[in-house]
Amino acid sequence: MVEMAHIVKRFGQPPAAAAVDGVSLAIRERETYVLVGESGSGKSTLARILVGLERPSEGEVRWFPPQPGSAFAAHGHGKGGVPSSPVQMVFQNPDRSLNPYWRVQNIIAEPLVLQGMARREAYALAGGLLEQVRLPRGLLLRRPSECSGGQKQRIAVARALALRPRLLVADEMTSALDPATEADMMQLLMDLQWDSGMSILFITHRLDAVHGFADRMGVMRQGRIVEEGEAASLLRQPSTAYAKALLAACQYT
Ligand SMILES: Nc1ncnc2c1ncn2[C@@H]1O[C@H](COP(=O)(O)OP(=O)(O)OP(=O)(O)O)[C@@H](O)[C@H]1O
Repeated sequence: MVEMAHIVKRFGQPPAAAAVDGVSLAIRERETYVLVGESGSGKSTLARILVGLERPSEGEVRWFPPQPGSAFAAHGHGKGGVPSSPVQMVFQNPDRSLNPYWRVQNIIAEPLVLQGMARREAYALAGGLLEQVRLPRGLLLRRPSECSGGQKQRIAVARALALRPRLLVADEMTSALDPATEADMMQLLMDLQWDSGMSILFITHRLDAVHGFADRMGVMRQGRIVEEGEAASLLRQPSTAYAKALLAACQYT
């Protein structure tokens, strides 16, 4: 569905080390791809290139079928005239990604309004989106500070779902949650994927949370994918010392 071909990203002039150093990665329809690697290995930079927030120094992102304009541009109006976008991202820290002055209703409706939908119509859809992420409509009039960390991340997911993306990119979105809330969130993502057929790119520095969740995995180190494969076998039998060490670190924390 989307393919990243030979992506390089340098933030300084050469010989500065590349944050992403020649990565090729494809994400298929309906699959959950987990990208794992230590802090600074280039995961977020790669994700930002995929969603169009950052331009690669080299290489390209190809969508099948091709998307007109940038990845973030709406690419059409689907059933019922609801605007859509091929890819949406959920970030680690909802306190930075959700406007603290807005009510949940405005936050969820905003992407629809930005794509030209009437505010009243967008608000009417916000309640249904909250229910999709298993939150009560009663939260619509609250502000983020009146919600728990897990609820805020669900609100961020509801906002991302508003444009019915084909791909949801989740960058460390469960890393600040306690283990039980994290497990609930991952179950929710699996349910949403089942219902909508979207693909998920899930980025994490921890391997322990991804058992039973990932279809395929890539292990990133110093800007490169050093190992990639079907998740179950990679977790059972990692072939690089680096992946083994990541796995071992998780088993003792
Ligand atoms: N805007 C930027 N300007 C300069 N350097 C950057 C910028 N963004 C990222 N980098 C550098 O690129 C490298 C990769 O960073 P990136 O955030 O992609 O890693 P990561 O694997 O996502 O780490 P983390 O898990 O800590 O978020 C790091 O060395 C980082 O300092």
